[in-house]
Amino acid sequence: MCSVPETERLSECLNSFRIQGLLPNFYYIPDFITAAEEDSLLRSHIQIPSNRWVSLSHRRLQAHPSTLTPKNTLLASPLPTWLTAPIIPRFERLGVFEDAPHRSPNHVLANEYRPGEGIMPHEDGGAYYPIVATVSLGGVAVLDVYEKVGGNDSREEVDAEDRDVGTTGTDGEKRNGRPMPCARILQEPRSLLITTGTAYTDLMHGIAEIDVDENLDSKAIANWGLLGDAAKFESGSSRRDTRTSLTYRDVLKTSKVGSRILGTGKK
Ligand SMILES: O=C(O)CCC(=O)C(=O)O
Ligand SMILES: [Fe+2]
Repeated sequence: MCSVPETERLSECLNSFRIQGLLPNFYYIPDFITAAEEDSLLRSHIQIPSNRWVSLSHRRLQAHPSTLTPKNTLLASPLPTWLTAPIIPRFERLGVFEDAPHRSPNHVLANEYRPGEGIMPHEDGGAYYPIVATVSLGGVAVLDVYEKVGGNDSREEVDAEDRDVGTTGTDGEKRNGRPMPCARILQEPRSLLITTGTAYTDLMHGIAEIDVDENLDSKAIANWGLLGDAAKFESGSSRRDTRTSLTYRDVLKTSKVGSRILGTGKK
């Protein structure tokens, strides 16, 4: 965590967490939350009623406060407290969503991956302001970053495809012909990864469906120098364990209807 006073320019504060040598605008902060906070977040999400989870073929997914409408509108309602404290105040101190239209995330997608699961290369798309802040819980996983190629998949398309097509669906060519990543970012549990600017708009990202991440070293992993505990990966490999990611976003289009339905809006 930054040791600068809270009044300091926040972008300067984030500068020391910038991933060097990569296309700009990825920031990695190890130990963004404590082990006790991680435990409590995992307990909260495990206790979520099972009907909140959408089971996809490669992972499970939960949207808070709700999924977007087909027109990518969020029916605005507050995020649950377990997702906001202590994370949102830390975003505020770092200025993560300072320039976003709602100045704070209004939407969180939780992805849960078991060993061997992942997410196809995609871009997060235009429904959101171009910042995603990802808190990792539980296991370790490498995020592969790709240059954009023609016909990119958006976040929604990837979910729909995972739901409808399955692992060996009609899209096999795209999956088997997965391009080489141009960079790899190792996400430790309790870390925060911020993807913004051109990293958000000009690149794609995905997580390979494997049991062990391999070839881990200072050359291959873009954020090696920022890792909280690089010694853990000195063997060059890391076995996947169940990992949950909380991806905080600002949905651009919101509607008050949601808060009226849920009885939380102003009368
Ligand atoms: O789990 C992650 O770190 C990546 C998730 C992701 O790319 C997404 O939810 O759009
Ligand atoms: Fe994504």
